[in-house]
Amino acid sequence: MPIVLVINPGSTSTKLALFNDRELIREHTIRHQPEELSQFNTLYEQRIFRKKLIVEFLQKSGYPLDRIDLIVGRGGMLKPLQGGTYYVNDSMIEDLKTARYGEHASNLGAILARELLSESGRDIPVFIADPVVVDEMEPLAKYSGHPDFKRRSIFHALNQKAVARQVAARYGKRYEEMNLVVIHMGGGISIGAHRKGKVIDVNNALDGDGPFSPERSGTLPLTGLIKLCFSGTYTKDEMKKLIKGKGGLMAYTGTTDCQKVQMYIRQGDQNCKMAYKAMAYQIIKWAGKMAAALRGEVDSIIITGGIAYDKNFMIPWLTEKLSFIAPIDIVPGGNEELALAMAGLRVIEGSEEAREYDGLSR
Ligand SMILES: Nc1ncnc2c1ncn2[C@@H]1O[C@H](COP(=O)(O)OP(=O)(O)O)[C@@H](O)[C@H]1O
Ligand SMILES: CCCC(=O)OP(=O)(O)O
Repeated sequence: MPIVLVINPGSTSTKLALFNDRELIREHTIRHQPEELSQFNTLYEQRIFRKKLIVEFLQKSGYPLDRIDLIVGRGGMLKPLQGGTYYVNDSMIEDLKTARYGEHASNLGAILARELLSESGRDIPVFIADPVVVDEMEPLAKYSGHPDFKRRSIFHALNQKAVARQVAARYGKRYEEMNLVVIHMGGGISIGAHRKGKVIDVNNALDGDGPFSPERSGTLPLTGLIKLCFSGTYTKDEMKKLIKGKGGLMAYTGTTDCQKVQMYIRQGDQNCKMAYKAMAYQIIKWAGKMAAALRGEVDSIIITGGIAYDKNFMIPWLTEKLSFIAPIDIVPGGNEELALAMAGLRVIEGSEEAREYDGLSR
């Protein structure tokens, strides 16, 4: 049975898992404090720090690199792609290293997998699957409001699709038979309209589009943003950090950790309570938009991601307010690690063909 290592770098965490075929041997979520990651100038520089944690995890689990038969990493900011499993190749590594299509922690999935492969000195398969750039958006949904700007499909594609399949099975149906609104709440938040197996519309979780999240601003008033850009107060990089990394809950409460936010609320912090509640309010509004994109024909609203563990957030502020649209199914955390392992296993078993990434072709 093949031993599979899954590497899932997120903006606030590194999630690792080991599988013996489809059976989970061990999983581990390492949560990163913003100070820990902000010591690195670029995301690429974080790889040595995160790689050390992976090697420690493997050693503690009794599965050093020479026992691993397959590595599957989370897929990052590549050119817009069809869903599926992709070989980690030189063209992909080049685009991720140079952040040609943008920076996000998921870029490290392929990079870390490739570096571990070369350190192992072995020739084992290395893949990514359903990267954050999976693009199934309808042409109408691509309009922004000005021809110089196009809306982009950047979201938790892997987990949204994995939990959508899981919930469809609960209803005794196939994913391709259902209309779903999927809400993923992690360091970033994405809300997708899934029509019969295709994500026809979704907010860009990385770029000023959607609700604010633990570390991102979401949609901002444009005139205020332009004013700030030209105020001389911030450099371009600082402005970028203000909307991604230091926006959202981080800006309002000083932390990206919702468990800490709940602790502050229990201690009586009204400012934290209002900010956390406002995040829920924005999520509801975006879920409503996606329900409208599905013309109100919604079979289920699925809520997933780390924040879905927080019952004090979920019940009074989200599910009670959303239940008028459709039944609600909750998949706390998500299913990303198993989805990645299965994607790699399908390829080595021969039931799916992996695709080659070519950054140059359009
Ligand atoms: N049990 C929990 N209760 C409340 N919030 C939680 C819980 N577990 C995780 N979270 C929150 O979920 C967020 C991270 O979600 P996650 O999906 O793991 O993020 P990412 O993969 O984007 O790094 C953090 O704000 C974290 O505090
Ligand atoms: C890039 C979209 C996915 C995303 O926001 O992931 P995290 O929540 O892990 O940052």
